[in-house]
Amino acid sequence: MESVIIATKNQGKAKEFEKLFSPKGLSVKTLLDYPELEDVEETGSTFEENAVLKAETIARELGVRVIADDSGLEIEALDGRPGVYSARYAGIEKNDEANIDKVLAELQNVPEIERTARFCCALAMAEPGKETVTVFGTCEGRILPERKGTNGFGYDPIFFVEAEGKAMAELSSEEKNRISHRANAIRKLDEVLKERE
Ligand SMILES: O=P(O)(O)OP(=O)(O)OP(=O)(O)OC[C@H]1O[C@@H](n2cnc3c(O)ncnc32)[C@H](O)[C@@H]1O
Ligand SMILES: [Mg+2]
Repeated sequence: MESVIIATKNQGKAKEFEKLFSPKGLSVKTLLDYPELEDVEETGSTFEENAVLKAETIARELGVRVIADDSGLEIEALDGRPGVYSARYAGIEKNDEANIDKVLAELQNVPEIERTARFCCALAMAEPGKETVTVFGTCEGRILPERKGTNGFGYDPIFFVEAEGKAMAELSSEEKNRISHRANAIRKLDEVLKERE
């Protein structure tokens, strides 16, 4: 099977990419398969910038085509925070539980109607000698007052998906992969790549 490299160390993302790419006949490799590579610092101020940084750095190092995902949660009542800082919102890098606790505390006195939020996903596809492609996908919802459901990863337990009437963490992986910001970004990537052919 042909494989595609995703420049991520996030297991939750990796699992989703595996399921999203297998119908296309593509198997997925991640940075967990390349432990010798150093972490790429996410110094960009937008999801797109960070996705491009990750994809281009790893593509240069490996000399092959690489896709990177930079994603996160934008909460309207918090002026778009945690945004690009989603993975390190509570200070400690990649502590999902602490990140959720911080968001819930900050929104404690914010009524349901003002808790609107969106998941964002920027994908960058980089290949040595070719122009990098970037796409962006979103998923609209609102922040629940407490955790619900055990599926998915990251902020999924506190994200209510308006279109499904359920928390993201209550959706099966098949359901999430139909409506998620990541699925929407991949659909756009397919379109762009078709146009480029
Ligand atoms: O950079 P890589 O290695 O890909 O892994 P990461 O976990 O650091 O990923 P990001 O820098 O893109 O940060 C994304 C943050 O947003 C959260 N996030 C992204 N997609 C999500 C999803 O589908 N559901 C819930 N949380 C998500 C995730 O838990 C992180 O806290
Ligand atoms: Mg990261």
